[in-house]
Amino acid sequence: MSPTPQTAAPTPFGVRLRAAIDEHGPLCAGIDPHAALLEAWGLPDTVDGLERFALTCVEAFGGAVACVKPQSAFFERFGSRGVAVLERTLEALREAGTLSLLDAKRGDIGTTMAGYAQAYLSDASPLRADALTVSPYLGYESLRPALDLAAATGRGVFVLTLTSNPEGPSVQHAVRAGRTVAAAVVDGVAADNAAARAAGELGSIGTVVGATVGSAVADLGLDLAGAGGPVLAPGLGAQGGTADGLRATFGDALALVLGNSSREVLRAGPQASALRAAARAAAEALASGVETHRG
Ligand SMILES: O=c1ccn([C@@H]2O[C@H](COP(=O)(O)O)[C@@H](O)[C@H]2O)c(=O)[nH]1
Repeated sequence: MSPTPQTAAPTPFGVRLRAAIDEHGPLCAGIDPHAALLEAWGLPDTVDGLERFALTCVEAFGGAVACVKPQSAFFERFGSRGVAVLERTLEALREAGTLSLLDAKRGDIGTTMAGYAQAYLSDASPLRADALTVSPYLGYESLRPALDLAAATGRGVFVLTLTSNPEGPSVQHAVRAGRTVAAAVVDGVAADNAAARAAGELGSIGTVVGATVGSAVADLGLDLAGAGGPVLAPGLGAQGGTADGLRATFGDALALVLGNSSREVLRAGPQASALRAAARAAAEALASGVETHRG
């Protein structure tokens, strides 16, 4: 009897992201097809306009940045045809060999979370991405189905920790049993990345900490470096965060930061070449900040 063929374990998301950042710099470019941006690009606010916008972004960012983050909300607003465009966008990113991070901020009771995990993190799903944003506010352990499936399929999960919006602190800075909610999230992420850390690899479970949070990381004593995963930092540009400000906000975790810029880069459209140049400039600004920090 011939032996059962062994399938090779997938390369973990954290390892793939580390290689992409080393090659392209620490930028995650957003695909956020706001109605106002479609108009500024001379596109109709329709499914056709959405598709032209999203595929122009893939043409511009594919092979040029470490990671691309489509914002699910702007596809969902067109109903099932918008979701079909999201599927094609994710497929086009796969074909371009560029990592996708789907920003859908899913979170629910564990059994429903298993459904979300199947939708975005299984090899068979048309909506699969390399990584997914999730919300831990039903309790970190409610995310377990997504954390487990991501580990099994070589995908990643980014857990909201300190969000970039001004309303976030009312929940995330709250204290229970002597720990802030945000610190408890970081504890969960650190535990899930422990094996990757021990192997000297970037973990596949990331945190989301806004580029706008000022001194909150230090004030709350968050050990983001110790959590061992990438730190997605949205809020650059349009929300007021700057590449220079990241050093003060993230301190010794700066080397783990993956900056996200959506509107600021997208305003350079509609020419793919101009979009790509804007994304490259943003990536280089972020990379030089990390280099300066290392000395
Ligand atoms: O705390 C968070 C988490 C996610 N986001 C998302 O990132 C982009 C930011 O877009 P900009 O145009 O660069 O402001 C957007 O998709 C948000 O939903 C965030 O901003 N803050």
